[in-house]
Amino acid sequence: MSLPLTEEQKKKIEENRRKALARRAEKLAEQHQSLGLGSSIAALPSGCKQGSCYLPRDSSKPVSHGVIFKQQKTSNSSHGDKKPDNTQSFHLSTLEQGTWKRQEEMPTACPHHSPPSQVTLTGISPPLAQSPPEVSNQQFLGCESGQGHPQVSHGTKSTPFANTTHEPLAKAKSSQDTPASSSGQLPRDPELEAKTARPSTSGQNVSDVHCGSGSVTPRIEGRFQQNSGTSPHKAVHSQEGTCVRDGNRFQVKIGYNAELIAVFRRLPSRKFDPDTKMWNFSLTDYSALMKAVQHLPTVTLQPLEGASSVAPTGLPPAPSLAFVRGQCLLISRARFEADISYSQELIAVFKQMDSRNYDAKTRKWNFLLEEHNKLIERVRCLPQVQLSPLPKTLTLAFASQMEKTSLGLTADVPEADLSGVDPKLVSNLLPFQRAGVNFAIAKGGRLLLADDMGLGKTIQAICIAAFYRKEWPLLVVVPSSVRFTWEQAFLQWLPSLNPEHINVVVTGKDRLTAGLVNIVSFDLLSKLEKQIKTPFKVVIIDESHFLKNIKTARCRAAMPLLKVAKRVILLSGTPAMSRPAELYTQIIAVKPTFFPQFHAFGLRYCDAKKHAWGWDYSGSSSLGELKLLLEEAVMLRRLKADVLSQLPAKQRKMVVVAPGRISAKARASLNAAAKEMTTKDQSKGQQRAALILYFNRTAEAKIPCVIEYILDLLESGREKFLVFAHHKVVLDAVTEALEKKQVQHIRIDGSTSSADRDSLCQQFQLSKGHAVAVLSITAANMGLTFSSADLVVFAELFWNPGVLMQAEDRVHRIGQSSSVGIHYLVARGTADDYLWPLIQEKIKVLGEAGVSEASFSEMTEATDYIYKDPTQRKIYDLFQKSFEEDRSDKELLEAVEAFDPGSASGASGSGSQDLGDSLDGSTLTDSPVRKRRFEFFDNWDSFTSPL
Ligand SMILES: Nc1ncnc2c1ncn2[C@@H]1O[C@H](COP(=O)(O)OP(=O)(O)OP(=O)(O)O)[C@@H](O)[C@H]1O
Repeated sequence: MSLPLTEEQKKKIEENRRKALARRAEKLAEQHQSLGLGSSIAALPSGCKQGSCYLPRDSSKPVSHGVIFKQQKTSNSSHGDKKPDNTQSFHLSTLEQGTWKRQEEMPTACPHHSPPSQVTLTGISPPLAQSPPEVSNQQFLGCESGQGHPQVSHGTKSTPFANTTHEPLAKAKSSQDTPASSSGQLPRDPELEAKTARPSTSGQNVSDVHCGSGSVTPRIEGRFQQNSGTSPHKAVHSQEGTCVRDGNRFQVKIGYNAELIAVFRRLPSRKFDPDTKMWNFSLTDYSALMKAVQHLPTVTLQPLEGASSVAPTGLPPAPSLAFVRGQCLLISRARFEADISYSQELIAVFKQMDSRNYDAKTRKWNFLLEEHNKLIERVRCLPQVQLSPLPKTLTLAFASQMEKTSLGLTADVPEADLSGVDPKLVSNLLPFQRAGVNFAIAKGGRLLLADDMGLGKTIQAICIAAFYRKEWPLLVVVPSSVRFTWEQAFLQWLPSLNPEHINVVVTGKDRLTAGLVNIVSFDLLSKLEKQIKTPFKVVIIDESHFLKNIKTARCRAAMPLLKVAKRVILLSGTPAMSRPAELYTQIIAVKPTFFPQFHAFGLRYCDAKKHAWGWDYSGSSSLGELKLLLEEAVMLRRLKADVLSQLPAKQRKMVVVAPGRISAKARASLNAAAKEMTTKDQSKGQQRAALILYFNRTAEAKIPCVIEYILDLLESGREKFLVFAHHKVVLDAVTEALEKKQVQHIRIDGSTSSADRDSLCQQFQLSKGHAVAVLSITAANMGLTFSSADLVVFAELFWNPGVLMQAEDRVHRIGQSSSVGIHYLVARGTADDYLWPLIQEKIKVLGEAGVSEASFSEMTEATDYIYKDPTQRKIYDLFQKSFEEDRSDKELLEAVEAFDPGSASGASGSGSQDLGDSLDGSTLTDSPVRKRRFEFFDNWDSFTSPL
């Protein structure tokens, strides 16, 4: 361990260092004067005072000498020695640090007190608080354009932004570091020179600029605005790029910019990599590049990380020289905050803002959006501070707030005129649903409706689409398992729509554009999109998070359609399940102009990190701002808790599962069983056996649809739910599918001991994340509490509605604070056609007797159906008789339990059925079945909407 230095030693070292610095400063001054800048230097310190000097700077540039004097000022304050913040400060080159140290200890090095050598140095970076009364334009600009091109400065008028205070020293630095620029000059580029020496439009004299620490006069602000487009001062929305180090070279990542390319071409070490389409350079050209970029108002380059090591100067380090970097973040519809560490000059600028507000909790300053541009302009004058403005997407989205026209905490949404929409639909909208429709129409029919699950996104989407009915045909893209549920919803809510005009696409051979309303699954869309000759103007995407991955075929098929559609209605209860990156495709589907590059989105909201293998966008950042942006321009989301008072305790829904999923074999055995039931001269026993067989075959046939539905629910983000089924074969198939997908689940059926029932139930109640309880309708409908779930799915129907209601109440019970969703999966062309109305009829009776819930009694309206087909009528009567007879439950249960699908003739079991969209129409029997619609379906809403 080395001994500490004595006071004497320290003094000596200090003296030597000062001498070295003085020599260095003299050398620089000589260099500077030899470049024709001497005259300007003495006059340079324009009327700049603390905190508001209108000097140009490139916020992305490493700090150089302009910074130094600022820092010197701060060093006199109590915060002057503030250490650079590890995360936000920028480390300076040793040259800069050394100079800083010198200034810190030589406060006399201000322009009008300094000896020539000091003046030279000061001219490079004027102490902002010490300004001579007058500075001529030419003098000022002489420094500004001092890249060894004095001729440029001469005929050019200055602007308040025309001075880049640190350039001469940066030049000196580059002259040391860069063999190619050892003359102290950038390679000459007349074009570039012309650009960097742009005349001011205002012709404003530097002395006009009031840079005091007080407020800036409106006159000056006006000039700022006028000048911003014409001075070399950076535009508020300049094109941003980054320097990335690669060994001894560095790359510049940025989009095409003609001015920048012109600069690139002047750098001796330039190379263009055709593979990456990026330019790269030797580190020796780094300073020259950064310096030149300062003059490009349309370009901002983020400096190399640790740039101080890039341009070593040999001067002593100055660890206390801090560069403050940060960004503006939106914190409400009306305000933004400066997320940046401490800088005295910055605070002084903040204090000039009328709307300033200091949040003692977060220790951050915030301002009204209308002052955003003004603040950014002023902060750009602080060479040691880089405050990135709000991204353009945000300033556009909040344009009205920035222009002071709307400052409310919530946007005003006008009431839409829904007189053209079916009154049945409009009158049924709950108040929050009506507000949702208003929001959508206020947004021009482009939105992401992200209401919690079960809040009725379907009815709202249909209403929004119906508002734009003149622009139909309509395309509705949905998960395959709910295509027919959507068809039913259109029929239910839009009585004015001719059922023949609804086209549900079932196979790859169907036409995607055959109807006025075309309903297609995601997977079939990607196969059929080529059929679309005229783009759909109105598109609904249900479960739009299915589009979260841009690389998937479904996303690639849907995105171009959404881009050209006039109205885009995205629906999802869980738009992003794990990370903000998942939102990107949905955002650009609604607003194609937002964040044209994913990378910009990723940097801001996904905490993008660069690794050796590439960028990682799996994180999250600035989520509060993202939420505000989404709510302002893209998304409407209400949680169940927000609208609970408007919701019924239970929301029942009949889900018409896709008949296309029922295999030809299963269909054949179903038909055979149905025929058996209606065969003449059968004994009662035979008829009942046939009925039970029909019921059993139904269970078997529904398996693929049931599994598909459950997997879709999981993919849609449903975390905890119950699945009730009756047949062992269904329970087995569901558990098997969950095991395959490694979804946490429990199962309770007749074989589960009572001790196990309780512990399994507890296990489910306490589980986190995805969990499914697979339950037997008859063995688990009583005595169990599953209140941690709020959804019950009935994979099968059961003839006794009392049992169904008991099963529903496993979830809807004390401890349940949410509205509960109940989904009954109903398959057409199966025993469900008969069981469903039978259940409703029974409930009607119970309701009339006052033994069923009040809400359930509304279902009873649905039982006025008539089977016109005599065979159907006969089967229905048979069901009715069988289930009403004494002890029928027991007998039926016994018969059902004895069912062994493997032994049945023609039974295929579940394993043989494919879960994917069947593209082979020959295996499907759905077309005729699809067209058949029993009358009781027309009344299904009274069951499904007991509101
Ligand atoms: N205003 C309403 N009148 C009658 N029934 C309604 C109304 N709103 C919703 N429902 C019923 O509530 C149930 C749930 O609605 P829907 O399926 O549209 O919800 P969702 O928000 O799409 O849910 P998920 O995200 O789970 O798909 C449906 O049966 C629907 O018919």
